[in-house]
Amino acid sequence: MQKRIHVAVGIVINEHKQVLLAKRPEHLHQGGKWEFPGGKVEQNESVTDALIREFKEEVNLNISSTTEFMDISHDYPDKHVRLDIHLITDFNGNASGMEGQQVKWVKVQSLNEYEFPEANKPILEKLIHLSL
Ligand SMILES: Nc1nc2c([nH]c(=O)n2[C@H]2C[C@H](O)[C@@H](COP(=O)(O)OP(=O)(O)OP(=O)(O)O)O2)c(=O)[nH]1
Ligand SMILES: [Mg+2]
Repeated sequence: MQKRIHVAVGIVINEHKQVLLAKRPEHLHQGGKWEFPGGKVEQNESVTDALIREFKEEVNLNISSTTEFMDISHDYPDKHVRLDIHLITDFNGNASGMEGQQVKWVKVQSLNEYEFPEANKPILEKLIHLSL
């Protein structure tokens, strides 16, 4: 049995009710798809700590607090993940792809125009029904 990878996923929402997406580099697992920024939670790190670290590293945003939104376990053929999804409404800085990846602010109601990893389906449904 494969070990489940604990991933912190951040949905940051700006004052225009847009959320930040980043494009996963082609060579990575689920490459070429759009994602919410985030990454693996390290040992002795909280999900919030992981998001603070990953948001700075990946998209150059400073965040300080998060709130729980959803918890999804999903088995890809090649990887088992647990997505610990948090919302972020307090942030500063201008989002930019620090690893050369495309980043984009997208209206919640337009999220269905983007291709996400399979595990993200319930996230999109919940966001769309919140009608932010
Ligand atoms: N960040 C993020 N990961 C997602 C989403 N949906 C989804 O299935 N995943 C999966 C893809 C990957 O298997 C895993 C995230 O791992 P990752 O490789 O990006 O982790 P990381 O940023 O810590 O990267 P690294 O240190 O391994 O380079 O979670 C999502 O919306 N955002
Ligand atoms: Mg990542």
